[in-house]
Amino acid sequence: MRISVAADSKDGVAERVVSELRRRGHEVVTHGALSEEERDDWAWASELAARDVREGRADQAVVCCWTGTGASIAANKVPGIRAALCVDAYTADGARKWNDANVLALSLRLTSEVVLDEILDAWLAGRPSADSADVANISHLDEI
Ligand SMILES: O=C(CO)[C@H](O)[C@H](O)COP(=O)(O)O
Repeated sequence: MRISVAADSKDGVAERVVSELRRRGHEVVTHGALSEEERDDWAWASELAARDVREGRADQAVVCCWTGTGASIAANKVPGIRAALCVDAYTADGARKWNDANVLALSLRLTSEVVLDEILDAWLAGRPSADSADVANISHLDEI
């Protein structure tokens, strides 16, 4: 997959997201502090990664900031984006299964390297549920 990664600081966890995704064979594009773009604040960096997904330059994105909240809020402002702030593998699995999330938001403060690897395992293996209630919920997001 092609995955866009954004962060507002060149934190070790953010750098590990990039290296882990590449190690797993994904093509990675970077934004914000990870690419030394002029504007690396969370709202700008996260928007660029979300737009990569929206406009077909990436299949998915990972957006990071200290709490993860700002990065997820910014990504969710882009139409068609379903960004989920995930703190563990269970949440990441549910985000893919029940929410068909296309953007993973991470807290650089909370996410240890071990938990990050578990989150990425769950996120990358996850598939959207075909259950009619789940499909209806996702469809309704576009109607809201
Ligand atoms: O978590 C965040 C936003 O939700 C930011 O990472 C946090 O506000 C720190 O930003 P800055 O380093 O620019 O002060």
